[in-house]
Amino acid sequence: MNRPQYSSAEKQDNSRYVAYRFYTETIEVNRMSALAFFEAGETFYKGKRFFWQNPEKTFTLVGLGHAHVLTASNHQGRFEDVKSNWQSLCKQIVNEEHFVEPILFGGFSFDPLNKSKSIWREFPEAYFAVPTFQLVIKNDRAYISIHLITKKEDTFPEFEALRKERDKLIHAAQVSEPVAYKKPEVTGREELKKDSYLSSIDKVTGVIKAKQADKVVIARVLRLDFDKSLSSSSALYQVSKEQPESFLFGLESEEQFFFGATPERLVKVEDRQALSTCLAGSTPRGKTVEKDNELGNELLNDRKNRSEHQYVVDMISKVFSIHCSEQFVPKKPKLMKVRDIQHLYTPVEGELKQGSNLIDLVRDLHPTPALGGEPRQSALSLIRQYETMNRGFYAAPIGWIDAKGDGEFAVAIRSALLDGKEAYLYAGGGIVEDSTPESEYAETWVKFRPMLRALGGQLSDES
Ligand SMILES: C=C(O[C@@H]1C=C(C(=O)O)C=C[C@H]1O)C(=O)O
Ligand SMILES: [Mg+2]
Repeated sequence: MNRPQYSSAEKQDNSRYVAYRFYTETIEVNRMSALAFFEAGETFYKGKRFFWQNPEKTFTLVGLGHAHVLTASNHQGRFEDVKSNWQSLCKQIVNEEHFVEPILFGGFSFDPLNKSKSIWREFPEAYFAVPTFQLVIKNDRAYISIHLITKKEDTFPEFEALRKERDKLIHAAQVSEPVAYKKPEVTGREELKKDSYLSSIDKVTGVIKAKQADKVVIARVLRLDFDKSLSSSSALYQVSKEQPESFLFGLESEEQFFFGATPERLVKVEDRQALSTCLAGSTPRGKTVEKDNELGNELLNDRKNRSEHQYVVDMISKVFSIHCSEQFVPKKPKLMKVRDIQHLYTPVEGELKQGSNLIDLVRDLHPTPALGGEPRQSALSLIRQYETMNRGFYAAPIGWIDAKGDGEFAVAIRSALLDGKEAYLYAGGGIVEDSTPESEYAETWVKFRPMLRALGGQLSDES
């Protein structure tokens, strides 16, 4: 193999990354299972892996190892920090000729100002990584890149070692016996603070009736216990089998693993075209086609669900009007039907203005009223006051951005945090004036289903 190409012109800027240089090399490989590649990193990169697949299945991304980590703990500048640190790092890329861009993957916490006790000990307020080994499967072709970000002058020996390691990983992913995944044994299940959750719905509807807010999203958490520690690859394998129409994501941080199958796009940017999805308002799937259509039509015409939805459309359109020169918003929602649930859905499209980028949109969109509420600040303080947990990365942006500025973020719902022999599952719903604790509680069970099905622990009497 050749040496990585070194560019002669060293780049300088004033960022604190000035001392780093960013070496990359990409090869095309035979199409391989992305999960097998993730699994191949089990021994040496556990705790430093991620997985992503879009619902269209046209883009799959796996990262093994950390070439560089970007984190932030202060709430004010966390989006700006990630944006500017990534931009500075990209300016230091030595091998300019890459046909696959280096990618930064990670997420933000939902609300850094929420001071409730948190089980998310390994997840700072922003947590992103450039992987050492990056697998991209795009348009049916598979590419593996090595990333080395270093201050050292002589990178040749290190790069050679990484090439050997890459070849081992490819070999393992292609020829190892597929691991036989079994659902772990669930030994316990607890709805944490169920009563406080139910009474919080009452309190919040009261606050809304008193006109202190229009909509507030309230969520709750369900804990499952297992007889042994759960493996990240097996959890991903189960969701990928069972939730084919959603974004699949997984993010390891040391021994904690956050994963999920979300239908909700926060925002995607490709060649400066931006796309967001308003998703709010829910009803279950029907057992027959007729029942399913009946439920869908009721949802399309239901006053309470339409109002939950409209707050999201108005807010996302407003943010798009700031960052986009042209925007397109359909007048009425459609239905998005996923395996367990149907939602009201409105896509919003626009063309990015000069000077705006993907992270600006993520910063201004998060949280939309689909997961926060309206008005945003009142909703956030009501969530801090009434919600019975700390959301961590649940309901927050998770996704990727490349060196060109293309990328996509989803809203991390229908998700769970694995922590040793425990899993914490999250679900919530938009509370408006005419919400009731009973129907919101029922809606959360439907939203827990993707994770319950993946992990086990679903009781047969749950509708
Ligand atoms: C809060 C969740 O989902 C959100 C709330 C919805 C609702 O209340 O109708 C619908 C889709 C999501 O925007 C969740 O899945 O936990
Ligand atoms: Mg709802």
